[in-house]
Amino acid sequence: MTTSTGFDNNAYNLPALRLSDVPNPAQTRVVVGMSGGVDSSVSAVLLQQAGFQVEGLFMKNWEEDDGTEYCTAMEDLADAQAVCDKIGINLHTANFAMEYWDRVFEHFLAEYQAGRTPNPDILCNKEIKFKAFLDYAVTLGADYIATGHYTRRSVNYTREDGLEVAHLMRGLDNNKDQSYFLHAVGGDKIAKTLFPVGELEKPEVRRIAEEHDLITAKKKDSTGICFIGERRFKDFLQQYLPAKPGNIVTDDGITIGKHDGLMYYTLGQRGGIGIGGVKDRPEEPWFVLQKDLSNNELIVGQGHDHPMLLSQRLTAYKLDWVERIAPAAIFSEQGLKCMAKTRYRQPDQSCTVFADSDDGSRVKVIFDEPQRAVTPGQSAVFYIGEVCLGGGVIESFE
Ligand SMILES: Nc1ncnc2c1ncn2[C@@H]1O[C@H](COP(=O)(O)OP(=O)(O)OP(=O)(O)O)[C@@H](O)[C@H]1O
Repeated sequence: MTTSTGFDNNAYNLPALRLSDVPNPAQTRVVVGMSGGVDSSVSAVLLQQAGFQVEGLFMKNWEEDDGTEYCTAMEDLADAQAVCDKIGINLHTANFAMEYWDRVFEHFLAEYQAGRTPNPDILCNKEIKFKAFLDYAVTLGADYIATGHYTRRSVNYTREDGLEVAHLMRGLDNNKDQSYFLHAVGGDKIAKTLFPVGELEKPEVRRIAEEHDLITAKKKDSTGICFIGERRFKDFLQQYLPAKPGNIVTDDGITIGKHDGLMYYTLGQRGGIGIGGVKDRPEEPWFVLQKDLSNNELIVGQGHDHPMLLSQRLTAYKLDWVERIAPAAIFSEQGLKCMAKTRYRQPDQSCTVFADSDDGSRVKVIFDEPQRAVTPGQSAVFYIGEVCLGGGVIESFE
């Protein structure tokens, strides 16, 4: 990572790339990630309508252990195949289960074990969808890949060192914007990707699917962890990590119950703490305030905005800047004034970012307003206007 960027604020105003801006669609091969969901189905239709040579690729990245209730992959593949048959495109399949395990899942477990709350979908996008998938698509002759993410990208531009990159931009549908999950994907990869539904609102996407009589038109949006899906989280995690029960202790040091393992709890969490009424305490909800790893204690308190849950500064590490170069302003005395989200769906928060390492791979962030439940392991993601600059993993807060 170098810091000698000539990048200035004007560069954040590059226009979004539309499908109609791509030259020679008839000579351009696009491989779409077909998940068996409505967004990728409509992406394929839009690419086809724009005149591209379109092919689909379904990935299977998780091997079912029991092949029973959670096994939706076969159903998703069948839906992806049905959509491809309907619109007349070829569907390839690939299995990246080994890559997913090595590059995403092991890290996910290690983070839980260290008391943090990781976001595997971010790593999955970086390591699988925009690496393993992209590399494979290139072997199929792809000029671009496409996904059904609700994000946009700018036109390409050339960095000082000659690398062709594009900005990652928020999806037009504010409710669905997925740029938070894609912030760790490099701009060189974004430059090779098309996001056909990024310019649309979700109801419009469903309307297009219905108009084309696609089997996925009414399919419900996927939830749960990428590729692993929706499971009873506690049972799932227990298969891989030993649970270590311990005490639940109040913020003033009184033991009031037992927890079944710190990894099952998230800072700021209200439900599921398993504490009923506590003697001499008001009948108010309890919230997780801290995980004390060294004593294996879960520290709880009352009040949604308990002072232990509020912080105005954080440190983030493993920064991934979309441009692959840290913005010069983070090295200046004034820092970089921008917007941030410390979790998906959080409204933008105004902040200033300062480099905390020579290469900008670690930063300190100072928010204008105190933030609730900043959670180590989750990501802080930075924006200027429509452009997502990148982000890093939250290490600590104060
Ligand atoms: N198993 C898969 N095989 C190929 N591509 C996939 C797969 N899962 C996800 N993708 C790609 O990543 C995009 C975003 O995936 P995500 O899991 O967020 O689904 P989504 O937003 O519900 O989209 P969709 O409605 O297409 O499932 C998908 O639209 C698709 O292009």
